[in-house]
Amino acid sequence: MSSLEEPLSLENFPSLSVVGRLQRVTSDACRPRVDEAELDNCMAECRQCSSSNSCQDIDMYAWRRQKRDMLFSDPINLRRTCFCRDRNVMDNACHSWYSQDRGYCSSCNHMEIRDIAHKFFRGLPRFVKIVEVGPRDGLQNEKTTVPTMVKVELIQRLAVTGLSAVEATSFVSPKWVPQLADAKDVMKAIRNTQGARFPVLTPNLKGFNAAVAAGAKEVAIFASASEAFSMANINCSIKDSLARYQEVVFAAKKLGMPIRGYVSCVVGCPVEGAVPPSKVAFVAKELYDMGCYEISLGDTIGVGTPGKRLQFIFMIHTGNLLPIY
Ligand SMILES: CC(C)(COP(=O)([O-])OP(=O)([O-])OC[C@H]1O[C@@H](n2cnc3c(N)ncnc32)[C@H](O)[C@@H]1OP(=O)([O-])[O-])[C@@H](O)C(=O)NCCC(=O)NCCSC(=O)C[C@@](C)(O)CC(=O)[O-]
Repeated sequence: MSSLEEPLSLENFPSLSVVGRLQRVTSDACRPRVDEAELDNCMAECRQCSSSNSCQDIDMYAWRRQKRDMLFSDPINLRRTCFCRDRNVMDNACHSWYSQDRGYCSSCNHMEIRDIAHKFFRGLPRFVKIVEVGPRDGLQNEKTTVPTMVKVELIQRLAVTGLSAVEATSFVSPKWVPQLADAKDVMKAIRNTQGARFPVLTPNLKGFNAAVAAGAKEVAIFASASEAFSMANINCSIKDSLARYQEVVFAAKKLGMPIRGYVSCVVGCPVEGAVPPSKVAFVAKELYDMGCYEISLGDTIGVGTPGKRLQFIFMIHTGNLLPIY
């Protein structure tokens, strides 16, 4: 971790009315229980309920039998109904419900949630691609510089594990990242390594040209959703970085080279705090429109949760920006 990547506590994230609801139903507290025994326990809990929101036993059991098939084929429904203590759930509108930790989730419209959830899950990719970034992202933060041959061996070993992409190094200023000052030598040494692609980071045209000269076949450009992080990381504003990357993409396209795009700080920034999902969506779209074939959304300081991620993924998704990593 660099000094920019200190953990950060984020309390107040901007909420999107619709996505906020998705977040609530997918939070850890509302995890679905998909096995029958657990569903029974869950319903038993409903039966014993003595709060003002308690449900009536008979109604609940009759309803459960009728709806069982639907529940098991619909995780969102299952999630909601399992923890329900309010018989209003039997209508198509849920006014309130208890989550497992007995906190209320706010009112929502059943059909609306289901519709959003279906749209969202239908859009998810059918496979997960792993881009291993250890040789670059991991080693750039090492206090002592790892010898070139050790880096090369690491990359080669990773390549035989079956990974399809191993980010090998970056062609950035050695003044900024001395740990990767041997980028050219690393690329030369892995030139004939088979089995994976070896993208490299390029912050500007200078880095791009050096990468091409060293034999790189794929490059990655990296912008930030946080203005402060952009300044600290690449010494320019987001706007200027996008202009720089436009040049890199232009040069890469001329050579028919694939370009990946990164967006850093998609959830939080160590300097600015919470980063609005709209900003993430903006930068991601810019990179995508430039010609990046995929966009990696980086939770640089590790403050994301599945619910928080849903916010910007949803925004980007609704803007038809795919694929997302
Ligand atoms: C962007 C710059 C270069 C601007 O750095 P700068 O100092 O503003 O640039 P400059 O144009 O004024 O150049 C300063 C010196 O660097 C040289 N230089 C300029 N460019 C290059 C280059 N490509 N390769 C080699 N040298 C270069 C340039 O020639 C000059 O040398 P001098 O004349 O002083 O001898 C600098 O800020 C930099 O290299 N930053 C890189 C920072 C970095 O690598 N951060 C880590 C990667 S990002 C990351 O980890 C996040 C990510 C991707 O993983 C996603 C996530 O998890 O969030």
